[in-house]
Amino acid sequence: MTAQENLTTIEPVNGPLVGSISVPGDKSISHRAVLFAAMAEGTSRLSGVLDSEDVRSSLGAVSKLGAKVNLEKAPDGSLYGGITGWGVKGPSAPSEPIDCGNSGTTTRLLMGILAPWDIEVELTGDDSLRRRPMRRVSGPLSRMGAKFLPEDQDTLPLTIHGTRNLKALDYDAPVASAQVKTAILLAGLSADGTTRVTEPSPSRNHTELMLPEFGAHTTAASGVAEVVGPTTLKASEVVVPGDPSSAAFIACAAALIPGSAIQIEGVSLNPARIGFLRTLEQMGVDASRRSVSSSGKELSGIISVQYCDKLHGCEVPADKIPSLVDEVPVLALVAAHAKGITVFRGVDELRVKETDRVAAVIDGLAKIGVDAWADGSDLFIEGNPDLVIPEGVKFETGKDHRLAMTWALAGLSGNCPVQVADFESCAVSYPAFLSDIRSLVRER
Ligand SMILES: O=C(O)C1=C[C@@H](OP(=O)(O)O)[C@@H](O)[C@H](O)C1
Ligand SMILES: C=C(OP(=O)(O)O)C(=O)O
Repeated sequence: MTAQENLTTIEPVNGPLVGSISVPGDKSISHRAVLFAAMAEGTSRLSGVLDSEDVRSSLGAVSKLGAKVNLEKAPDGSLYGGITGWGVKGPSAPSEPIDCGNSGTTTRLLMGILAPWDIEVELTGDDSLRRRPMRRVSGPLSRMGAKFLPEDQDTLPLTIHGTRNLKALDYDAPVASAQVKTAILLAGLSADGTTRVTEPSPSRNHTELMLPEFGAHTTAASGVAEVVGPTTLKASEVVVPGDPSSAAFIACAAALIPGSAIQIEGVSLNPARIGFLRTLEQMGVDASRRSVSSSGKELSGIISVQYCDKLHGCEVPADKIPSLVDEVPVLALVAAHAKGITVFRGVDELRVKETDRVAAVIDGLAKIGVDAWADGSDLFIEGNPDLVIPEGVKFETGKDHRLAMTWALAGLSGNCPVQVADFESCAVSYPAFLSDIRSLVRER
């Protein structure tokens, strides 16, 4: 660590987590609500939209492309209001590059959104985003007729030259990625005929659930999604439920902090997103869920989790990873406290997130004396139910929000303070993470 590094000290909580909480709006659904509203003809009404840096990247991008954004802050911290889309007239060419910040979702979905329009748009992002692979999206979109410059470059900055003559595509995706799938389907809305994406295992399906609400013809079965074009989206209404990926941090905190019993209300219970609950159950945690409502086709409800004093290791098969892909780091921390070995199979995709999250988990756990290792595509963690965190631990995060929250939780649930570098990056997805956890503490 150098002197200029930005370290936050995180103290252990001094009591169990007790009571109910709502987590902020789902990031994936918020991005889609903003982007689909921007593409649509008319004014869409949105509520419960996550106010975080990543969603602000999508809002900034659609404003630059000509959508009219009129969102306000609600008392609960979410955003609500109207977005008037560009509809049939299409996006306008921005005078400067669009900065997608830290957000892979903004970038990849925009590539599909811009592919059918005869304009040039340069997309760029922060240091982390400029290292992430984009050919997985530019490749299939090029087959549909769009051009990306520099040709064959995998990373941002990239300039997209769209075309009004996009061809429909039947695409066999090599990886399960909702961002790749969505980019192709969004481009396919403007192509003549059926565009189909087949995935090796099903990724999150928010796009397939939301597009029909905006008037698109979509069909979806497990691992296959189709749209029929050409079509123009029509304005709609979206109520964004709470984010299960944020809820996972609260749930894991409750599982680790003695005496805890919490409920998380109004959270998305989309089965493609709550794999972490199954994994916690497999580790011995008393975790349950109850559906109470739906917004469009998205289910939401209440998650309940209790402290577990007999955590044990488990095996997560590769085909379940998409349902908990962003939760692996925090589940790895729970596994570090469990008896025996936990294995996450097929986690290669984690290596191309905001950081290489496989390497980051192995390095971070080593700092607290826990053995973790990768073997091929699998991640192993040898847990220790009597884990004692050594004094003076400093966790690196590479400004990755999921790591910032994971290592903060190591301190919150541990025996002594820890330091977390660039903790503020939690604002990418969950700005109120620390205050939400602290609001649940029942002081001894
Ligand atoms: O489509 C989405 O909203 C997302 C899909 C996932 O990425 P991949 O599509 O790369 O798996 C996930 O990791 C990301 O946080 C959000
Ligand atoms: C990987 C993530 O997001 P994105 O790909 O949108 O940057 C995440 O939120 O953990």
